[in-house]
Amino acid sequence: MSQSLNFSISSSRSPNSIITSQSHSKPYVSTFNFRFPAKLLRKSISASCSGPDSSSSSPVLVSDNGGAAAVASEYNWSSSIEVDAVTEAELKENGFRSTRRTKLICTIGPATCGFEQLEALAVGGMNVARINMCHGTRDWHRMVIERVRRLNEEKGYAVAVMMDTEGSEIHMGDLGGAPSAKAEDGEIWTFSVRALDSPRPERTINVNYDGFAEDVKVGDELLVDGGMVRFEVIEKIGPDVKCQCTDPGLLLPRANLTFWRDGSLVRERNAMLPTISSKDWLDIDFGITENVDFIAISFVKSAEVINHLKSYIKARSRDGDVAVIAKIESIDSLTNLEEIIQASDGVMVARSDLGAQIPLEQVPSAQQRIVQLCRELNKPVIVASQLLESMVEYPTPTRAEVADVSEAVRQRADALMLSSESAMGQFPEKALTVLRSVSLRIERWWREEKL
Ligand SMILES: Nc1ncnc2c1ncn2[C@@H]1O[C@H](COP(=O)(O)OP(=O)(O)OP(=O)(O)O)[C@@H](O)[C@H]1O
Ligand SMILES: CC(=O)C(=O)O
Repeated sequence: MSQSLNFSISSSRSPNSIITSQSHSKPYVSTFNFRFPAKLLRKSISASCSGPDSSSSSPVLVSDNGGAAAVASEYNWSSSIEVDAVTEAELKENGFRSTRRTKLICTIGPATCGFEQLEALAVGGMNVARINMCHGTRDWHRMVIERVRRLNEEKGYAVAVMMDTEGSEIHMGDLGGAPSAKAEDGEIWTFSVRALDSPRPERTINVNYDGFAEDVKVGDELLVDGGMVRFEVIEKIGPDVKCQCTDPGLLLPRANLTFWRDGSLVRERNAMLPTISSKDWLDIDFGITENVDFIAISFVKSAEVINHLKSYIKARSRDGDVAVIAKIESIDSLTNLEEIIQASDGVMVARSDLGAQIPLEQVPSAQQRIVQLCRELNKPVIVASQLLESMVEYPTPTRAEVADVSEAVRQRADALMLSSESAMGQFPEKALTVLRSVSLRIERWWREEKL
């Protein structure tokens, strides 16, 4: 197999990173590449080694298709490459053979938004900081973006920023400032579309979708976060829907809601909501103004919306280089998968919401199919959600979680993403260390096995 070290070959453009798709002749070697701005590339390292299983002794800088040589020659970098601080450390430690191919994305939240916390993640190998517009204010997100940029400028990192849109999913409101609420078996909770007084009445949850009370029927099953907590609808009173908890669990702010009738997901008016809501458009304008590197679009249904967004960005962004990531998390996105991947700059296997729309046992095969298709179409793919969920509370992952991370790397996912683990978990740095060490181990295994 050919070399797949994903070094970042700089263009002079700023801000700091974009996806570059590469035309590979073989499947399984597509990359999630970042171009770092020249100002971030402080270190120059001699590139006098060859790929791990290449018989050639000539330098192999970046890709598998010879594109790197062309880039290197364009920039007159035939014998050296420049890398950011973390890559330099990896090179010094392990040499070219162990430089990590799998990129790591961390969702930034209350647990990680401080400058020192962001720096700790950068040191730990974070390649992309993700901000989710579902949560927090634009001022909060701007502050995070500014800190990431400052980190890059002052400390020599090359962390990109990904902005994730809220999308038109049905979700709960926040919990009046509480980080979570416990729903116990048999309890009656009210899900309401009316504006709630403050303080929020006990066991009452706001729902963002105006048609909710009309669309649900008594007897429907209401799933929070794809089944982490379950309720049965027992009564409708105007805008209020009374539900009895049948599977207890923890309710998190703005958790996804789906409702099921006779064992099938209800997809009526709620399925007609636009992919990009009016709030999303304002967030997209914000992302363009802030010059984020990636915009991830939630609940994509078809290629059309991606094409439209790309034209919109091109017309508005300074250098038209905000990459668009399509999140695959709905039945519609699976139906139109190939056209969506073709239209996008990359995709995300958003397993959390996907698992709320298809039976859980189908999520692994859906992931395999999406990753494989991305490999064949040379598009970067991110595997996201619950990779190390237990590390929200505990410092050590379960064996099953390590196996899940390993499988995503083995499938040749280009990037892995932390969600709650880094946004609100107690051990964000440890979770990142696990992703990094497992990625490196599996990558080494490929080379040794020559897969
Ligand atoms: N900016 C933020 N402010 C406060 N809490 C946040 C923020 N970002 C994330 N969180 C917390 O971390 C959790 C995980 O965040 P994340 O954005 O990955 O997942 P999510 O809310 O399920 O949305 P999505 O389905 O789009 O991934 C959230 O449920 C929320 O509790
Ligand atoms: C990441 C995300 O949005 C999901 O898994 O649903």
